[in-house]
Amino acid sequence: MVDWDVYLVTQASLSAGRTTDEIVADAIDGGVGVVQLREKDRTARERYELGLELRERTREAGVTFVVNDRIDLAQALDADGVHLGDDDLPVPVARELLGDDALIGRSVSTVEDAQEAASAGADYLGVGAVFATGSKDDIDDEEYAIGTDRVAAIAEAVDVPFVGIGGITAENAPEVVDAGADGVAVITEITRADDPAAATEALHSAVEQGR
Ligand SMILES: Cc1ncc(COP(=O)(O)OP(=O)(O)O)c(N)n1
Ligand SMILES: Cc1ncsc1CCOP(=O)(O)O
Ligand SMILES: [Mg+2]
Repeated sequence: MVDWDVYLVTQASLSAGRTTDEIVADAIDGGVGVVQLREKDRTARERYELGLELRERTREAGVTFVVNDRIDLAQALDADGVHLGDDDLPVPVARELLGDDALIGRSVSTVEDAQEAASAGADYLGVGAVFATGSKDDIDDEEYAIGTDRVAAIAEAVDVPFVGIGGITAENAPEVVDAGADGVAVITEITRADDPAAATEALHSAVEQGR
């Protein structure tokens, strides 16, 4: 069983000088359910080295560990799964390579994409960007924010679990969950927080509030 409530996507370059290992340790203290190794600006070798630490930490804590984009890295790190976007290998290929037990996530922003990803065998979806975000280079504009009405439409259309992502804070998280998301995925609400453990706890409370 995966705890979708609070899903941390790592990015050291957005972590106010702290290492991703420190942020993840704090998020685990705060009760994070899923950790995704992202670190877009790192080499495969650097992600692998960091991933070894995160795999150990998450395994000890019973937290789900997912690798962004790279199926090979997910395999090398014995991760619980992989998160795939439009530029990554298709879900059925990932399933073939990782097997039935792997957790395969897919990014979507429309009802049609969500239905297609679910039909292709995705175990969960990352739906967004829900709100404007400066954390992803290719979607830093207000016009790409899908809003909570789209979240609600996707909740109506598919049965697979999904997390909202993009510009989510403890303040707006209840709205995202109320619209039908199973949890919230964040980078900066945790990585930029003065106290990442407290920020994780606050997101937990916000998710509960939205239910
Ligand atoms: C949980 C979750 N949802 C969406 C994304 C975005 O994935 P993608 O569109 O492939 O973009 P990158 O993160 O790879 O830049 C995600 N990473 N996690
Ligand atoms: C990786 C990603 N995918 C869609 S929005 C986003 C960035 C989320 O970052 P933040 O939580 O800081 O808005
Ligand atoms: Mg990707």
